[in-house]
Amino acid sequence: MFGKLTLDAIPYHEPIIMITLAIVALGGLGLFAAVTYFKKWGYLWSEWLTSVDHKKIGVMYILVALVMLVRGFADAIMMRTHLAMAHGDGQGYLPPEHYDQIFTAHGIIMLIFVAMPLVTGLMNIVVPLQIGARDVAFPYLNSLSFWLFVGGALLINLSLGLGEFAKTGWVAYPPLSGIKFSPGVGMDYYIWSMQLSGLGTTLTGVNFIATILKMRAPGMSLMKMPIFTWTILVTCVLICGAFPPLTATLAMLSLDRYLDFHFFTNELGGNPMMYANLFWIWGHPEVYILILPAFGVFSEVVATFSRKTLFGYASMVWATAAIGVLSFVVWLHHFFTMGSGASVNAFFGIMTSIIAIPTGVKIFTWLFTIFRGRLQLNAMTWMTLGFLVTFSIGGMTGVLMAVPAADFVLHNSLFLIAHFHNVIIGGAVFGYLAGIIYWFPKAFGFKLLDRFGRYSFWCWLIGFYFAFMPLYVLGFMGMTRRLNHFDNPAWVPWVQVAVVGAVLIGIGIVFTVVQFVTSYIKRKENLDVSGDPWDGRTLEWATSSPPPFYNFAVIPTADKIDAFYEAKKNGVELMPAPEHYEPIHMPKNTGNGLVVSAFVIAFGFAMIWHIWWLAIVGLVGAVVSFIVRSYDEDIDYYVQPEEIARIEQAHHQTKANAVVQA
Ligand code: HEM
Ligand SMILES: [Cu+2]
Repeated sequence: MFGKLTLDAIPYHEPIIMITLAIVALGGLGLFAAVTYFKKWGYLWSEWLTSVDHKKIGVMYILVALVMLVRGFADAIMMRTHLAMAHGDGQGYLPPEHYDQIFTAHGIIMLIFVAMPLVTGLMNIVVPLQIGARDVAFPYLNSLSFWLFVGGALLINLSLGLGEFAKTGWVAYPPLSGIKFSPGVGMDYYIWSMQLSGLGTTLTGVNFIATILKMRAPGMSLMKMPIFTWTILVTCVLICGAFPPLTATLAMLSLDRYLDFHFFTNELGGNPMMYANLFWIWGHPEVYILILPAFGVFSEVVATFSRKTLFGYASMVWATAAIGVLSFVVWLHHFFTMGSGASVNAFFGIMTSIIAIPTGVKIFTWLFTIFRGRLQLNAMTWMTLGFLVTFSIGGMTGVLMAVPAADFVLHNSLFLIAHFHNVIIGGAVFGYLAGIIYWFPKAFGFKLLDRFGRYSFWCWLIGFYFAFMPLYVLGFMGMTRRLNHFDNPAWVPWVQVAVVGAVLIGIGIVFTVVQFVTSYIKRKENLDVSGDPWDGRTLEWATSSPPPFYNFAVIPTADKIDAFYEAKKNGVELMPAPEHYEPIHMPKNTGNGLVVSAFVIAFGFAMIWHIWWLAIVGLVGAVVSFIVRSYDEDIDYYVQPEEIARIEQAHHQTKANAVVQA
């Protein structure tokens, strides 16, 4: 009846997990009680859970990402503290089979359930506003993408209290990830949580390509698009190129595991090398999917706070596109040591090094924008400066490992771990944090307190150097990755310093939470009534904060780069209020995406535990509800001119009042 699922699947004997579960259960119960007490279920359902509004979907993505960041960080601090004790006679506190699950979960959670939703969250909030559109091209699909992503997150969290997670590392190479060496459900949790969220991501990619290509404001040709939108366009092209291979690879791995196929095992002509190739055909573009949007954020922040048009707009666009193309021809640098031969290694080593050129173009573009500008220092620009220095170091250690001969020494050592945290924290994470602070007033109508943002930045920055510079040293000293115990006393001090760094980063995360809470409490002092708190340059600042659900009462024209800024400077009204507003065509909210996803989650869960009847119910349910939706004619409506006039009138009134008070 329940397949492999029995009560033994709950890890009673693991005190750490049971305490965590108790805390999560209490927290969940408290939340449930609070929503019920304040009678907010109806509001939550109709305004958020069933919303197809890109701004709300974006906010929900970021909320889930921040919760998962706490989980991913908890895993990291456990690994760091355990290893600081587990040397020589010390055994630490994590048994090996648990430690292996932790580094795998940490990797997947940070990449797929923290960094990815921060990217999709930011693009959801910003892109339609930045191109002067009223929503994305396919709002229902957008809601479905979000709920599929939530499904993946749900499954990976479930693995904590029900069964186990994969012990293979985040790359899950066969034959280790095959049924012979990973017979438990951990690997199946890995597969299905990745499949669900990956499907959501692919749909998001399609959605945003269509949105950006088809829904731009009049006058906004491709070469007049804001840079953030450009980076998202290239990111989405990478998503559409990279995620289908991941889906296919995991499907093949599933066939190997469930039906005894041999794609990736040597028997019957299979080949594990094929997995490595396919995995990294997704995996390398994936790291650019994470970093390009952060580059986009820095470009907006630098231009806005230097009060200048971005230096070399066209070269920034071409550099972004070049990085996008190159990201598909370097995948083999992840397995130089697997024996592809000298000439193949040489090709991929050279291609990898070439990426440094467009990236260098970008670095200089930002520097020249700051040069002779009047850079205003705040949390966002500090993050940009921290990024410029830190990311450059990380980029250089990457080029170092792109030399195959050097990689033979450094491969799978802590040097590699230091390198990718160097670019991911000093690049992607700083970018997301800056982006959240930058667009927060647009989403919520009040600014975040800058002070706590700066505190958080300094903790992340200094914490990063303490946590990961020792890992470069340890890598040179020969310490390999994924060790849960070691005997070399010379490594001990460096491992201990790394704990200090991790704690500092933890304090940085606490400051972000403090920043949200205190800014909310003091929101009356930081209201953004103008809709344009930073003297912005692009269209998202032309509407009110938070924007009305239809974004723009009148579609703006944008026939220049920084059209909004130019209009302000020349005293031109970008969106003059007409005598009569036209009715606005909007999509209706729907719970269908959530329902489809609920069936898909049931399907994934059933596949993990071999509950075949439930798998059939889940699959049929998902397909049927999707078809039902496609026959639904009642999916849109028109906002009437009187309502638009009322909303716009109220906005102009608050704006005018604010001017009078000032
Ligand atoms: C918040 C601070 C962070 C700390 C202290 C931290 C620490 C660690 C540690 C100790 C490991 C295991 C190293 C080993 O193999 O011995 C690790 C692995 C890893 N981390 Fe982090 N990390 C942090 C943030 C991140 C972020 C933000 C990402 C990505 C967005 C990330 C992605 C990964 C990945 C992919 C692995 C490899 C997992 C594997 O070996 O399969 N980490 N991290
Ligand atoms: Cu790569």
